[in-house]
Amino acid sequence: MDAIIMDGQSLRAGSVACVQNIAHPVSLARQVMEKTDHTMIVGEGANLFAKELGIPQVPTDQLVTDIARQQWEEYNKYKRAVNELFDSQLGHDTVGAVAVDSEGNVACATSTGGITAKRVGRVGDSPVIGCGAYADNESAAVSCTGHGEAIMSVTLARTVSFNMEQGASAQAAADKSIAYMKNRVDGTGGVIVVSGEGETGVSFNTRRMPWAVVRDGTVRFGMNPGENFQKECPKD
Ligand SMILES: NC(=O)C[C@H](N)C(=O)O
Repeated sequence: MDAIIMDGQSLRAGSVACVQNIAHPVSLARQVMEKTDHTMIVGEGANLFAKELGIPQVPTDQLVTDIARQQWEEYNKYKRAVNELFDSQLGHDTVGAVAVDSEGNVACATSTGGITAKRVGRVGDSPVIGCGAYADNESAAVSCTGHGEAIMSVTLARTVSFNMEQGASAQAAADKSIAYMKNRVDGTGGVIVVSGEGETGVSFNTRRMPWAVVRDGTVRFGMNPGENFQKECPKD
């Protein structure tokens, strides 16, 4: 599993990659950011760091869902998984979040199990700063999902924030960056964005991407292209 967290005020980030049997890799990534002098710790080193912090190991069967196991048995070739899974109705397992506070501080986090049938040791975009996530108070916080190799080729999260530095709105920057990835490397994926002013953007060229924006007690959400539902957040 791979995860990253980034603080847009200090530009500090923490990430872990190829970490095994940890329930919440993004919490371990946060510890990398807050408790070490490093940005990224991988593999055995990440597990050793977790042990040092007293974070318990979770047995593999508690982390692998039946659906994930079925997909793994069916999509035994990585290329097939990339070509078909992102274009299917099935969910993929990356989770991303972006946030802004009342003072305009932005932050982001991304966590993933990667892509079905990846090689042992393969690291995708998610834990790589500027690829699977980026946060800078001077532009925006961005979290990405999709084909990691394509996302890394175009440093997708940083491309969104760069487009905002050039004056694009959060939505325009998100759309432009996804289109750029499609045109340059035929990549599929999606991004969520929030600026320091609280402007949001959501864009994807996969068949679906579940997303939600919570603001002032209201949640907007969607999953299929063009969807934008709205309802009040539950009070408790
Ligand atoms: N579903 C995903 O977003 C996968 C992730 N971007 C990776 O390539 O590892």
